[in-house]
Parts: sequence; structure tokens; C-alpha cells
Amino acid sequence: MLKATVKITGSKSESNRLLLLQALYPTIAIENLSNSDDADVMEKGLQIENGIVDIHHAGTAMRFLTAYFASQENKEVILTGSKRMTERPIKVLVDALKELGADISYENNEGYPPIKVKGKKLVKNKVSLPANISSQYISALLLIAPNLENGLELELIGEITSVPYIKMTLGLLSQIGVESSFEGNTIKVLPQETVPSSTQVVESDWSSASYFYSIVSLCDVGTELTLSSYNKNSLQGDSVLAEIYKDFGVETSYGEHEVLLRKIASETNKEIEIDLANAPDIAQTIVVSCFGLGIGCHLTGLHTLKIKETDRLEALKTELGKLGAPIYVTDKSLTLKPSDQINKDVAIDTYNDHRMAMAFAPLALKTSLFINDAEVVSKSYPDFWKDLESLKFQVKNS
Ligand SMILES: O=C(O)C1=C[C@@H](OP(=O)(O)O)[C@@H](O)[C@H](O)C1
Ligand SMILES: C=C(OP(=O)(O)O)C(=O)O
Repeated sequence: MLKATVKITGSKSESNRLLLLQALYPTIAIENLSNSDDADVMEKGLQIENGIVDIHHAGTAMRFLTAYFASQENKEVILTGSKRMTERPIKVLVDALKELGADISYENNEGYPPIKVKGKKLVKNKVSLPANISSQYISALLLIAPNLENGLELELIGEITSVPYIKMTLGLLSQIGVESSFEGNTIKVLPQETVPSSTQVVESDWSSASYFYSIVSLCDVGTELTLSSYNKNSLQGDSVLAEIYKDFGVETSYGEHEVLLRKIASETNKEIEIDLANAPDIAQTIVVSCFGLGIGCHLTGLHTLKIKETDRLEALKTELGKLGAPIYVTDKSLTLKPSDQINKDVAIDTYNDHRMAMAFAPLALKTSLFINDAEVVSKSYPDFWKDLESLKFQVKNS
């Protein structure tokens, strides 16, 4: 029976926000920073004054640095990334920044990176922008907001997606001593020249924790896994995992800075329905868990998945399909029918998407499988395979 402890790296979302805030306010110290590629490119990008900033696959770095450089007088950069990054839209953010007075132009395709950003002093303080494509555009504006002479007022248009990530941004602003409000579809951030000295401790990454929830759900009753460092009151929306995995027989209890996952029941519902508009990054984990458990699921609120590291809906359909799963997708939902059959010796393609590799790995408890380009995990969780080995998973390099 598995009983083990895993220490997971810091949240990449919290890390990349705090790195930007630290660049604006050097009185901030950060602990438990993520060791991910995405945090690494963010940290390096912030140090560049002129020239090319290559953020590889990191969506948050792309969006947050666009806002940062747009507001930095005397800096001029070209922001670029991987081939996929040149296909991930940025127009909503660029339009909002231009409305505030920024000087940004497209190098190749209108609406997509690479972009040239000439830093300017931004003095306008009101802008409205669509909120249904990516919350990262909103977080990017909020992160530079307290450093703007007149603060910022955002009017969000349409249905707001990935709301917990916006609240995370406002939560971190509050932790460093910045005042803001979020009422209806209006967010206001007050200007602040300096902030008091503080040490901000990044909570470990809940999206990374999802793969261990999946493992525990697929193990025998009695399995226990402790994950650190986590808090009951998290800024990360993916902490909703603790609720969701109850349906898969996994109980969560909270210790001081850790969570204990316990498989307590083998009885599970035969079909579940979940709206993941607030937690898009755990969609892959959940559908793979369901498949491993023989449960059906209907996942909605997945409209952002097509513009992530890959088109995650198509990738899931193809790869789960290879394993024999009865899976159907639309451009915003996914349906998996209950089934007991899992094909053997399938090689899972990962499409430069860390979450494809990590979400499928737990299925090794149910069948033999290969994960192609397994090193993609470094985008958010470089030690993933090492940590699986510590749980006695056999991880072989091909
Ligand atoms: O702000 C953030 O840190 C993130 C917001 C989400 O993106 P969207 O708002 O584009 O859904 C999420 O998928 C991404 O992994 C991280
Ligand atoms: C979508 C993700 O990241 P990003 O948008 O920051 O590249 C993710 O980590 O699942």
C-alpha cells in the first residue's frame, strides 16, 4: 500500500506574478519560487532592457511581460516565443494597452506575437476589454496597475473566464499592500509608489498536485500521499481538486502547510458533470482519471483549451482515442462514456504540452504506456518524473 510524501515546486502562476511585482517594487522578497521553465524565462525576461526576449512556451510570461515593457520608459524589446506562442492570441491585451497610450506593433501577424514594445509612461487610467478569451490579459494589466501614476480601472466585457486567476492577482496585490476592488464587472487598483518590505511565500502548485490526486484515485483503498507546501486557504483556483476528487473516493485533510490525500472508497459515481471555466488546467487530469476509473464524464467551460500549449480538446480526443476511450469533443466541452477497456502499449503524443505528459502518466497504474517527449514537463514541473520514481513508478527513458 502506497504511503509517501512529495514536496512540489512553487506555483508558476503565483511565481510569475510576484516576479513582476518584485521588478516594480524591489522591497519584495520571494520564497519557494517555482523552478519551472516558465518562471525561469519570466525572471530572465525581466532583466532585459533592450533586444529580444524569448519566453518559449510561457503564456503568462508573454502576457505579463507585454504589459510590463509597455509601461517601462527607456526600454524597447521584441517579445517572442515558441512556434505555438506565435499562434496564441494577444490582441485583446495589446488593444487595451494601446488604449492606455502604449506603443506596441506586430512583427509578423496582426494579433499574435512576436511584438515590438517601446516602453512609455502610461497616464490614462481607464480601459475596457473582453474577458472571455483569457484572464491573463486582465492579470497582466492589474499587475502593472499600482505602478501607473493614476492607477487603473478596468471594465470587463462579456462572461469572465478563469476568474480565480484574476482573484489570485488581486490577492497578491493585497498581500504586498496594494488596495483594489472587484465589483460586478469593474476592477479598480489604486496607485502606489512604494510598498513595505515583505517576504512573499509562494504556495506549491495545485495544478501539479492534480497528477497525484489522479494517482491516489487510481490506487487501492488505504493509499495515502502527503503533498507540501499547501494551505487550506489557497489563492489558486485549482485547489478545487479537493472537492472534485471526493467523487473519485479521495479524501483531503489539511495539516500545517501540507495536504494528506487518502483513498477511502472504491465506490464512485458512474458519470459526473463538471464546469471547469474556473479551473481549465485540471481538465486533462480529470478526464484521464475518469477513464482509468471506468467513469464517464461531461466537462463544460472548456472554451479556453483550444488556445493553450496545444489544442487540448483535439489532443485529448486523439490520445484517449488511441487507448480505446469513447470520447467526444466540441469547441468548449468534452464527453467521455464509461468504459472498462484500456488498450495496452500505446505511445502518447504530448504536443509540447506539459499537461498531456503529466495527465496521462497515472494511467501506468492501469496499463503499460509510453509518453513521448516526456521532458515537456519542465514547463511547470521539472522534477515530475523524479518524484514519480520516488513513488516507485518505473520511469524509463526511451
Ligand atoms: O493567470 C494565470 O496564471 C493562468 C491563467 C489561466 O489561463 P487563461 O486565463 O488563459 O485560461 C491558466 O490556464 C494558466 O495556466 C495560468
Ligand atoms: C495554460 C497554461 O499555461 P500558459 O497559458 O501560461 O502557457 C498551463 O500551464 O496549463
